[in-house]
Amino acid sequence: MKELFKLNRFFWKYKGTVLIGTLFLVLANVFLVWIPILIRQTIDKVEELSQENADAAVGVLDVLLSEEAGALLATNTAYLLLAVALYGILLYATRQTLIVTSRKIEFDMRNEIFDRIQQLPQSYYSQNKSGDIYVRATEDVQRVREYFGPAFMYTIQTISRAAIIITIMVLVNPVLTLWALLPLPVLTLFAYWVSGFIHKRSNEIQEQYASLAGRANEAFSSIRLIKAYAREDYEKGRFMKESETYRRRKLRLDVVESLFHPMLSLLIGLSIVLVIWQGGIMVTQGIITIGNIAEFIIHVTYLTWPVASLGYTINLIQRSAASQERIAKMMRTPNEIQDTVSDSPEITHIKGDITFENVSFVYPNAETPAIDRVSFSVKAGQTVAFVGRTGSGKTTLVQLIPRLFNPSAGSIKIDGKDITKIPLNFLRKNIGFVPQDTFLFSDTIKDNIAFGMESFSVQDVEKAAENAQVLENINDFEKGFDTLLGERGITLSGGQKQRTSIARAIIRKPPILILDDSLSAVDTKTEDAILTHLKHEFKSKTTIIISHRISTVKDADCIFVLKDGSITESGKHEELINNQGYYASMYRKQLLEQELAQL
Ligand SMILES: Nc1ncnc2c1ncn2[C@@H]1O[C@H](COP(=O)(O)OP(=O)(O)OP(=O)(O)O)[C@@H](O)[C@H]1O
Repeated sequence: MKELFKLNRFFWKYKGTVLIGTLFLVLANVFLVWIPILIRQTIDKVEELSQENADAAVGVLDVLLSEEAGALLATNTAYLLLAVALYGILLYATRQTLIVTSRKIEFDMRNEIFDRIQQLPQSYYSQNKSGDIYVRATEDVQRVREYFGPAFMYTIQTISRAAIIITIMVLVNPVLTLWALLPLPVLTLFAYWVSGFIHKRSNEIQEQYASLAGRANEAFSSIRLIKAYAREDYEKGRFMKESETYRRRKLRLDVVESLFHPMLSLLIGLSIVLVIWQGGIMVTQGIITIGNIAEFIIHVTYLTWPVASLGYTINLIQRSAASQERIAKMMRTPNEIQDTVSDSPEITHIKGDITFENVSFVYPNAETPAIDRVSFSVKAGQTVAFVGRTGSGKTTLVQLIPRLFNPSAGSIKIDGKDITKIPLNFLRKNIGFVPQDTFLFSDTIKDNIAFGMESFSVQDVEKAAENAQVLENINDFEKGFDTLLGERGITLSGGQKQRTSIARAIIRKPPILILDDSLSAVDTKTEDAILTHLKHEFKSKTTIIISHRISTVKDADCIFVLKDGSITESGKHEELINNQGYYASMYRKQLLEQELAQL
């Protein structure tokens, strides 16, 4: 609850609208309560007139048609219409203020959360499922909104309506009020139980729905495989099983949901019976009028929803609090990757010298280090390469340069300055990183290539595509650079994807370029063209290449072999071949493969 109440600052932000909305709601209830009062007055007046005329042996119809009664009916009908209309208008105004405000708060919160989630360290993403993070920014925010919207509105509704109605009832007769209200606490408890049950079951149903949708999604995206293996019936069986669980859970919820309204009617019916029974006795004793009974019956029905919503609202607030607690927990994640205050003059330029000094790195929850006391240095303008078995630590090592993680020990320097002292944004802007798993957005090719650019020209995009050897492919598409990629567009081949993401990195002309196995799906001729271009255009810049192919790394100024996070060999291509180590055996194997392929 503490975390939820901290959010009350949002109420403060919109205090004017919240105050007006609250006023509208209270006024709406004043006009609503006017209705039974008018009805009581009418009934009592008609009753009084019929008593007066009873001696004159005039029938009820004659009384109703009499001038005085006619005038009263006309006035009260006009008042009734006015009360109903004002109630409706004010209720509309309430929703337009309170609910609209809650949507605005949701908008503010969602943007704030999205921004904070983006700032979370990479380690948080590797330790938490992306689905969970997604739920925090969507469903949890939605639930927290309910605290500002429905929960707040229903609380004001319950308090204002109950206060006005119960005061009027007590003024008429406190004993009858007690009788009328007797079943209502049961109603609150019942509503609390039902809404809690519905919430719990709805969560299960939602989870099951996600599982069902996931199964369908997987089946349709692997439809080629299913058809090729003739596994349609098997998939159908798996889908039916999920579908059946969903149906069963939904039906169980329906049983309780359909109990709610009959139970509501039963308890209200009970209140009405009590009012008629006890009120009837009081009428015969001359304590109250028949009009009072009619008025009480309407008051009791007016109390139904606020009283039931009390239970519902308590549940809503508990849910909002649980969601906010989850969001706050995520937000509290310490972010060790931040700018530190530097006392040296601000850096305006990065040349590209990189030095690793005894750098080690252990992943959170891992026992052995992924990088173990690594030291090396690269001069600006050099190209270095890292090779090694899968899992030897190559990706981890290069991820330390743009500070996706901080080293657990040792230090990394760029141009002689510890990278923790370089403003994070500036550091990352000066590094072109092509990750192993290329990711392209569902956007145009042009926007994908220019992703890291604040401003760019068409020529910049074309030049980058040309240098990444993907221009020809793009020009072959009907819409060229405006071709849409992803779900709504076309799918590029693995090699085209890799080259597009290389174009994305080189368009920024960064002083440091990192290619993490980014040429694996490119044929050796194209690879050669890309590397030749890099050699010319990136002459004064630093390039780090990770690869499993000798052809990619053979011309590097220095090749490092990584094994279990440590550098075991280093040197130029020829030196390493003479070394007779891992690199030499890798070379021989690939040479053999090449020869076999040529045969
Ligand atoms: N997020 C993570 N959490 C824990 N351990 C990890 C994580 N990412 C990688 N590792 C582990 O760290 C080690 C080094 O992984 P890394 O991805 O750097 O290897 P790699 O040499 O790049 O492999 P590949 O050539 O297959 O890309 C591996 O043992 C891997 O299982």
